[in-house]
Order: sequence, then C-alpha cells, then structure tokens
Amino acid sequence: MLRWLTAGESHGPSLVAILEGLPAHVRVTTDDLADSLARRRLGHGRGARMKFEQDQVRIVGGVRHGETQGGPVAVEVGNTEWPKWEQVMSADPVDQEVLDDLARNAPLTRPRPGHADLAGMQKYDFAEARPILERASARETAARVALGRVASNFLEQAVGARIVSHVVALGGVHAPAGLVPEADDVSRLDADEVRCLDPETSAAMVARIDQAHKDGDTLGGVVEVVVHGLPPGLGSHVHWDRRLDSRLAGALMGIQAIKGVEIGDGFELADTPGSLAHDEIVPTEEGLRRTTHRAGGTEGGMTTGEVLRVRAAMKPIATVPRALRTVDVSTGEEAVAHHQRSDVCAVPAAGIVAEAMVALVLADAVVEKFGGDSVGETRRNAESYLANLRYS
Ligand SMILES: Cc1cc2nc3c(=O)[nH]c(=O)nc-3n(C[C@H](O)[C@H](O)[C@H](O)COP(=O)(O)O)c2cc1C
Ligand SMILES: C=C(O[C@@H]1CC(C(=O)O)=C[C@@H](OP(=O)(O)O)[C@H]1O)C(=O)O
Repeated sequence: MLRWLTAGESHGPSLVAILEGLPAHVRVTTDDLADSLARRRLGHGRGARMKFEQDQVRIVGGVRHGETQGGPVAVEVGNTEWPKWEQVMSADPVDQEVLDDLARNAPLTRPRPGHADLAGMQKYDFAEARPILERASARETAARVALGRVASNFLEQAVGARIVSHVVALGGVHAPAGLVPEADDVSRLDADEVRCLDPETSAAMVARIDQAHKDGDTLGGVVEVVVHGLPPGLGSHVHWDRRLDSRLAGALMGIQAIKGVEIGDGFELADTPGSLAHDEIVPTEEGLRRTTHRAGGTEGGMTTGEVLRVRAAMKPIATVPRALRTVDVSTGEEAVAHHQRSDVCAVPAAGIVAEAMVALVLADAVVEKFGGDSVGETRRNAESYLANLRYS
C-alpha cells in the first residue's frame, strides 16, 4: 500500500510531503521534481506569485544517488515569499504589538464565497480567515506534484505506463471532441499557453482569459488525464473501495476547486443508448481488441489495458476581483469579499496536479497488484502476469 501526506501553509517556510510504500531502485532526482514543479507554474492566467515563486525543492529522505531506497520518500518545497511572512506565519508566539503593526496581518473578516474561509472559520473556531486560507490554498498542490513525479517515474519504470494531460475546456471554450494526446505530446502541450492540443481552441481560450481579466472575473474549465501503457487488471470489481474509478475520482476530487470527475465519456454516456455506449470486443491477429474507447480504460473498477482517460472539472477561482457580496463577520454588516492577488484561471496548472494524483493512485494500484521490494521485482512480476494472461 502506498501512503502519502502533505503539510505546510501557503505562506509558511515550506511545504513538506512524504510518500511511503514505494519499492527501492526507482530512479528519481531533484531535477525531475523541479521539472514537474515548473510545469505546475505554467499557464496563461496565473497570478503574480507564479512569476517569482521558485519552488525550491529538496529531497530530504528515501533517495540516495538518484534511486529510492525502499524507505519513505520525504520532500520539502520552500516558499519563496517566506521572508515577508516570517512574523505573520511564525510557528512560535510573536508579540501582539508587533503583529498589530503589520498590514499583512490585518484580520480577514470578509469571507470569500466559494473559498474555504467561512466554513473553515465556523468549523475550527477562528475569528478571521487567515488560518483557514493558508492551508486551503492550492499552494499545497506543489507538494503533491513533487510526490506525483516520484510515482510517475515508478509507473514508467515498473510497467512502462506514461501519463499526459491536456485542457479540454476553459471558460466555456471547448476543444474539438476526440482529441487524445500521445505520451510524447507532453512538451508540445507544455509549450502551449493553456496546455490545449488544438491551436485554434488554445487561442480562443487565451482570449477568453484576457477578457475575464479585463472584466475583473475568473474562469474554470475541464482537464483530461490520459495514461498510456497500463496493464489490464489494476483495481478490482470486488469491493467499492477497491474500484479504480472510485479511487481516481476521490483523488481528483481532493484537488482544490475540482467539482466534477468523469471517466471516459462519462456524462455523455448517460445520454447514449447501450447499443452505442460500450466498447465492443473483436478478435484480431494481435488478440482481443476494442472497436471504440468510450469507457476510458476501465470496466468493473479495473483497468482494461486500453488508454485510461479521466476528466476533472474545475470551478472558477473564488477570489473574484469584482468582489462578490459577503458579510463582515466582525460587524455582521453586508460587505464585499476580501481580495488579494489571485489567479484569473488555473486550469492548466490543475491538469499537472491531476496528473500527479492519477500517478499516485495508479502507483498504489501497481504496488497492490504486483508487489515487489525493488522496482525490478515489480517489473518481473508484471511481465510474468502479462505473459500468462488468460486472454490477451
Ligand atoms: C492550481 C490551483 C490554483 C488555484 N489558485 C487559486 C487562486 O489564486 N485564488 C483562489 O481563490 N482560488 C484558487 N484555487 C482554488 C482554491 O484553492 C479552492 O477553491 C479553495 O481551496 C476552496 O476549495 P473548493 O473550491 O474545493 O471548495 C486554485 C486551485 C488550484 C487547483
Ligand atoms: C501559491 C499558489 O497558488 C495560490 C493558490 C491560491 C488559493 O487560494 O488556492 C491563492 C493564491 O495564493 P497567493 O495569494 O499566495 O498568490 C495562489 O497564488 C501555487 O499554486 O503555488
């Protein structure tokens, strides 16, 4: 079983993350993690912080000379802004007089609709939103992306699976149906301002973001994660919490602002008669094959060996510059929500986070199915399973 945890606040000294349960000899370097973190900072529409945030990443446990050792992998991602927040976010007590003089410590008493502010203040008994937003912030996804890269290296080295994601809708602009990226499309996608495969749609999405920026508004969208090269049989039909669809959906819904998850053609299939909704099985010289790919690579909560496709819908950013109505909880009076610098649209970045979550879930499913204390052992087990597959 793989386990992973993150800790740290948006403006704290750093984020930390631990991944436990991976076999030894997974090749991974600090540069790999830095590369994935850099991808998460990309995308038209992100706020000022992403222009200077360095994501200073350090592997502090579990890896030696570029290979995992079998113990927990521990990672730290430093926050570039820490010096400005040292007092506001200090772990140890700070004199109230010092805090009162700091403009950035002004109490945030006008909770933003759509963010965690109000529900968090109620639940954790805080008079202002700072302690809530610091942890609710999607800054935390940097830590997950770092771990996701370790998981994705493992997937490629153990079973040859490769992950890619792309933006399929943004602010109501939709990419043409049926575009599915190959694993080698990653650099092309990363070079696109919104990580969309279709250049015309990409230009329309960029224009849509620029318009929202001018209008003081924010946007959401849909990302699709595609995984090539998975073996059949990851996950299981035998129990709800072993179904791979359920595990993927839970992990993707665990990303800030993700409000919908779809496997394959998901919601569209609900409108389609059964005769046209499923992927028929045909015999070919290469073995059993599917005529279509509507299911998105799972049946019965297990991978089918076809390309896995899973989508996540992100709502628009809650910190709307043309601020929404709220209540100042310190007075009970009507007010507009507090506003700080913020992203206009973070859909392209959410795609990178979604890749990381999918990688972690799949790595867990691979460890569960094939076991192994070294990646070589996992690979041999997977090869033996595939060589002995009853029907292929
Ligand atoms: C990559 C990424 C960047 C985000 N950037 C912002 C942001 O700049 N401002 C904001 O208000 N919300 C942002 N969000 C969304 C909030 O973190 C999220 O809406 C909030 O934590 C409340 O959780 P919920 O939307 O799941 O209810 C971002 C989300 C992601 C995935
Ligand atoms: C810092 C990141 O995203 C942040 C996510 C976020 C939120 O409310 O979720 C709010 C903003 O934080 P800040 O006010 O510090 O700019 C984003 O920049 C990041 O993705 O690394």
